[in-house]
Amino acid sequence: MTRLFEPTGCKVDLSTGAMGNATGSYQKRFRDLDGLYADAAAFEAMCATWGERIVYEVSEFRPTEQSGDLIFGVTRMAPGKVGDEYFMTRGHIHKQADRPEIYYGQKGHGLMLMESPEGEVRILPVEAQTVCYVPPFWIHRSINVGEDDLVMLFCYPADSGQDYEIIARSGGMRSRVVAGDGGWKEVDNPDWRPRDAKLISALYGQQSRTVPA
Ligand SMILES: O=P(O)(O)OC[C@H]1O[C@H](O)[C@H](O)[C@@H](O)[C@@H]1O
Ligand SMILES: [Fe+2]
Repeated sequence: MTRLFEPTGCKVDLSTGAMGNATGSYQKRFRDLDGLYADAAAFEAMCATWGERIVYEVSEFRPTEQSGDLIFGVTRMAPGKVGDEYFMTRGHIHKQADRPEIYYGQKGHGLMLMESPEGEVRILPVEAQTVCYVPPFWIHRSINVGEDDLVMLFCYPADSGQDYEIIARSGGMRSRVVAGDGGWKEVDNPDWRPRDAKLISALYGQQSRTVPA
């Protein structure tokens, strides 16, 4: 028999980036992000003052993890840089890689850095009143390129899951976002290694990809 879930409204507090009625939340401290940034020495040096500080936090509403349902929530990211590289989330691909995600910027200036299994890179802005669609199969990571908190809402299929290893296995994402003249710029990550054909086809599962000529 079908049991109805109780409809729920969640108020977003823009000053704290918290979402009311959340069913869960987690916080990432600076020291949790060891290995993410290109400049390991700068990371090490910042640990003394930044180590215990919260650099991003997520409050979410997870009604169920059943297919057809949705998980949504709010991420707040602090501004900052490690060396010249802007603060970012760990980034992931969905464990069920064909699951998409929507982000809606609420406050601040962010970017969504996306990478396809084959290594194509796309960068889209995430700022107030901007919707960012992350299609199925794209690895995604948020970056705060502003001087204030970045607050954004996200929503994705409840059975997506997250795979955080895919980025580490390739030596990081293919591009890094660093401070440039008067703004941000994208630079190549020299440590990046392409994924092999076997892993790529495993990600696409039974589907085959049509790459436009
Ligand atoms: O999960 P991370 O890559 O650390 O990113 C932090 C959060 O970013 C977004 O808001 C995602 O939708 C969340 O599911 C994710 O947990
Ligand atoms: Fe995601």
